[in-house]
Amino acid sequence: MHRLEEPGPRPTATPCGCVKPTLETGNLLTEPIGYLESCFSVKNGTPRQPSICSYSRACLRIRKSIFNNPEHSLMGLEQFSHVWILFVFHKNGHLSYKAKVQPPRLNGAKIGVFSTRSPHRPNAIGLTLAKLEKVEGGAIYLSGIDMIHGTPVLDIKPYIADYDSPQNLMEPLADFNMQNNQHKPKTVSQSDGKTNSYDQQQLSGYDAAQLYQSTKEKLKCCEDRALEENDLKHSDATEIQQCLSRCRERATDLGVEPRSHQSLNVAEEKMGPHGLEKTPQEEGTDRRPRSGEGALVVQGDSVEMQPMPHPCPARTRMTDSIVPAWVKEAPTAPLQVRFTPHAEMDLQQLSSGGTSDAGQASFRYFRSTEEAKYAIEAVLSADPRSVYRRKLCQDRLFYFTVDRAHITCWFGDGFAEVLKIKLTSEPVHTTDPRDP
Ligand SMILES: C[S@@+](CC[C@H](N)C(=O)[O-])C[C@H]1O[C@@H](n2cnc3c(N)ncnc32)[C@H](O)[C@@H]1O
Repeated sequence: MHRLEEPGPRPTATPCGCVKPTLETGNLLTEPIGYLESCFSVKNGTPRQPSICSYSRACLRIRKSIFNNPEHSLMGLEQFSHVWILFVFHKNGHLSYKAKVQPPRLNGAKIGVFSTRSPHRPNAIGLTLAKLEKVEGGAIYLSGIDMIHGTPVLDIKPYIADYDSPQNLMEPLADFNMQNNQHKPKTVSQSDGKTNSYDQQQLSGYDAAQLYQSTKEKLKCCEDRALEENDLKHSDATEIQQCLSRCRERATDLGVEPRSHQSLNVAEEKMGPHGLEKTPQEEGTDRRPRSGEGALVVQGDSVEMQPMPHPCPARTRMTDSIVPAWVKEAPTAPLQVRFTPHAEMDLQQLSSGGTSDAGQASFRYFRSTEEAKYAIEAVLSADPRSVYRRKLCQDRLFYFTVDRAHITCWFGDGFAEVLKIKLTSEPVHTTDPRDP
């Protein structure tokens, strides 16, 4: 591979030795496009990933100093269900970073920083996939976020499953065999189409786009299963068709029917367990359709045997994402969350605005008591404590703030108990102090 010459600091260094920002060397001077208004005011209790709590909401107003007419920059974004948010971990407290870090999921063990989502990295840049609730003028409203209030946002990009999710990519088979037979790490947990892969987990909330995506994957899974159970004979097409129409019915029930123009090639490749292609040895025979052999193609409601093009150019398969087991397997099981009767009462009071500063709407981000309760449960169930706290300060009370609720809780064996919920003394600021 062609190696880029290291652009040493000299060409960009000022006489005092500082590094001048230049685009070509990658010393970019960033300018936040806005500062996030988030339901989380401090790091403590903020979800570690966006998938943890779908009711965690935020708003981002594009600064007028970036675009005179911020709404112009958001034109068309409302057509997307999810967006990538690139931001600065501005509350890291320091700029230092280490090559190895201790992610909470490894329970104190170390791993390379680039194998993690640690905030402490050479460039303190975070990446979150959030659900786009709405676009209003020069502002976007998000949910399923893991950033704190005031987070400087550098960029917004639309999430496009076809580009951003390996499940939607097609890969040439020759390379795939090489990669999987020779370079696959031993301890991996593979997405098998039945469990949610990380890519799916990133998608927060339960909306049509997500259902569509997962249904599409179920269809694919169904196809794979159908292929394993059938010997690609034309006579088995009926069975496959039945299986697919069951999946389709399910998709229709969910209101997420695949686009009509989509045709699903069900016989392009036969997959082994976990979606990996079976080797001829495992298989006894190479079951890939040979040139001239047909392929079962779903067109609308019918399955037809269609001849493969000569020679078959599409020796491709859908790729799966692979993540190490430690990412998927939390060190502890999800915690049970319970509320004391006192905390339940606090929550009701807070939701109805019946607190000391009565009349003021208590929640700014949550739309109901149920949402607030769900969010608290989601945060606690994922055990937001640091490894240090989990191991050495088990008995200490844990505090966190979400929306305008300040929560006091404690952790026991396998559970978290909410003891008290009160209105935060600090109102959640909603304006960008840096904008004129
Ligand atoms: C593990 S990071 C992951 C962020 C992002 N999803 C990513 O992968 O880059 C999420 C944690 O960063 C912390 N955090 C969120 N916003 C922050 C900010 N602006 N500055 C520093 N830390 C922040 C919170 O403690 C949160 O739990």
